[in-house]
Amino acid sequence: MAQATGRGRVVGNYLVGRKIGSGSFSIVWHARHRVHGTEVAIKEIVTGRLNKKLQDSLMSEIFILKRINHPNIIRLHDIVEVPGKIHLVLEYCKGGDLSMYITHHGCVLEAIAKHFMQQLAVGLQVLRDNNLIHRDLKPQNLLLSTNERNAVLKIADFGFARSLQPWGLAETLCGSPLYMAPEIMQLQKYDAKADLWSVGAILFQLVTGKTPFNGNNQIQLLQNIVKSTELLFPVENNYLTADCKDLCLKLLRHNPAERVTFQEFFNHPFLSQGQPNEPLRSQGILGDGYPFFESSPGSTDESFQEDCLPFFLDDDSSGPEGSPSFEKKRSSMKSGYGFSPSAKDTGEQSNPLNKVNFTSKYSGTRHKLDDSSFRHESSKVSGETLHEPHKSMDQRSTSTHSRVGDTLELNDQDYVLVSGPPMDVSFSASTSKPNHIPYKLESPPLIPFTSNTTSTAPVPIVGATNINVYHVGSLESQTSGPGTSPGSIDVGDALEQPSSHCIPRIKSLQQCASAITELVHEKTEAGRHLEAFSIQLVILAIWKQALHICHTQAASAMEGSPSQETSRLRSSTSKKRGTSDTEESPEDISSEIEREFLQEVEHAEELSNVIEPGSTEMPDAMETIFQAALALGRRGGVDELMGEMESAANLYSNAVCLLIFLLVEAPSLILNPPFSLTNSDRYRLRTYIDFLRNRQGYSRSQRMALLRSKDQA
Ligand SMILES: Nc1ncnc2c1ncn2[C@@H]1O[C@H](COP(=O)(O)OP(=O)(O)OP(=O)(O)O)[C@@H](O)[C@H]1O
Repeated sequence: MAQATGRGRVVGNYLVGRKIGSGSFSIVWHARHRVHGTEVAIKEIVTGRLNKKLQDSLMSEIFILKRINHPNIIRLHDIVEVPGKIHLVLEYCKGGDLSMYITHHGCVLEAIAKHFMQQLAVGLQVLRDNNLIHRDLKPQNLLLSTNERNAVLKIADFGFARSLQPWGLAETLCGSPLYMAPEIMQLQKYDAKADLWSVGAILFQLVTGKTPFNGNNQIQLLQNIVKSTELLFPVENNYLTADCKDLCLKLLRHNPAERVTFQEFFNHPFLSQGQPNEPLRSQGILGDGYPFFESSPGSTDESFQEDCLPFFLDDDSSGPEGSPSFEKKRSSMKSGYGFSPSAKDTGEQSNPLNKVNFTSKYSGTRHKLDDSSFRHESSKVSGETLHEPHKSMDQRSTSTHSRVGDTLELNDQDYVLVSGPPMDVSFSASTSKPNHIPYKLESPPLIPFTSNTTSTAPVPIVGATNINVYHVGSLESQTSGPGTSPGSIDVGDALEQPSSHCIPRIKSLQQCASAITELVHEKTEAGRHLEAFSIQLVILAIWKQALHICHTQAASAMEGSPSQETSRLRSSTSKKRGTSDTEESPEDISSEIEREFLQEVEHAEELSNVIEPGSTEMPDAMETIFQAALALGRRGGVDELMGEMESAANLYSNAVCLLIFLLVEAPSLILNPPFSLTNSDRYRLRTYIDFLRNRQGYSRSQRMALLRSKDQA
């Protein structure tokens, strides 16, 4: 029990002394055992903002660490909890952290770098054996037992450090994560190999005194990484050995698939002691010789293989998208809306100690679509919810309870992105076109979706050639109808898929976000905070998607072969700068989206604070959005009947916007559980959209006619 004493604070059995350092969520104190005088470091973490379940998760992970007793892993002696705080009683490292060492020494001799790298490799091996992935390796997280050159290096701050930083993305976006793997920066899916990039950056800095890539912010840094075709060592470091350079090069490969594997890293000649090609393990550096308190049963050589990683790897690479295995795997993923699971979370699958369930599922709530205004004359599709009776939607209904804070908390965890099929589409909410449904409603058209088509994965943005372009030409003609703004592509042109072009796609996402934001406000005002929150998470997923597009665009723009769109953007930006319709540069757009995203994160946080923690079932946001669209349509119908044509047209337009979101954008967002639509769902959505747009067009034309007759009178 921590308590304040007259002369100094006491935490558990420790007398707290001076402050050693501080992190984003912690203060680290020097302390001594009251009886033995043993020095320790006490890391004080304010947990007030963490909900109970997250705290449990933190504790469970801490307990894993507590069981690891290894010289290259910071020892966790004890945990002292007081209300609102957790104190981690850690082994004290009087050498401080590696960043201090580097600051003090500048670049170090290769022999010293090798010494640190060997220890880091051993520590990483221990983590792997215990199903842990670090994800935040940086010199500040590598502590040294002493100030001497032969100091023992200890890895500190494991996965729980990430779970303590639910808003770390904000920091990431604002700061410059010098040691972060590019796949993480690009919000792509990543695996344990991301740690190896960080190792490469640390090694490079040790031997050269500089980080391999720099930038004032994440985007700049990423651009610098992506545009670099070869790793450049400062000329003054020409003396570096081939082995050292080779290891840096292999660790700092942009493409994780080309990056050295753990096994190769462990076996690299630079790490070998004396006998070049002898693996570390056989030298007794790995595994043997150190008293592991607890070692996972899988810590055999096989477990070193990349394809046997205990972490969540390229989940969907194991089978074609849309294949049963793919669907199964995707639906077993755990995370919050819009956020793919973290390595930590997915590690739960193989990590028996990590029992905390972060699952957030859609609820199984069913609503009846009972408004006749949605029954198309010949349609037989009304009278159902968006879900009914489709299994793909039903899969989202589970009895698992989730708590909002958990869902929200997960938003800064790993990002799983795979390529999918883009298509040109954007929509103009003001567009109205005559209705015609050329296919027979009684028999929904068999849509030739490729397996990709139903993917929940974000789509590649520009220049993707592996696209199975699919046009739903039958739904609406390719011609623009009255009210279509110039340059906008009507929804009917390519109804099913999000645009493959950066700017239209972002605009489309912005429109969706703004329509859904209104819904959040409505729900909030109605006191339906949980619903508002669940929808807010969808908004976060939308912005996250937009961010990903910007980052991908920025990266592709730096790859030496700017896409047509980038060139178009650039030329149009330079030509039009100063004019009212100047297109923003990708960088401007990017910053704007980052701002929006952060604002929405804050809003989500505010909402989560209003919600009482408890085992409340998370409402199904997609169902809520669907029902809201239907309600808008119904209100439009009432207004139309009442002769309120302008209002009717607006309501129809808003309803269309939400339905298009469900049809076009939602399936490509990173949502968990994944959101997918069956062909029948799509057919039904298209029918409603078509119907609503027909009514919208009609209302508009009536309104125009009324205005004209007033003018004439
Ligand atoms: N066991 C320890 N012994 C000695 N110094 C420590 C110990 N743990 C942490 N420190 C010092 O305290 C500093 C802050 O540590 P902490 O883990 O709280 O934050 P961080 O990892 O540096 O930052 P963040 O958590 O924001 O990533 C460290 O950089 C290190 O210098």
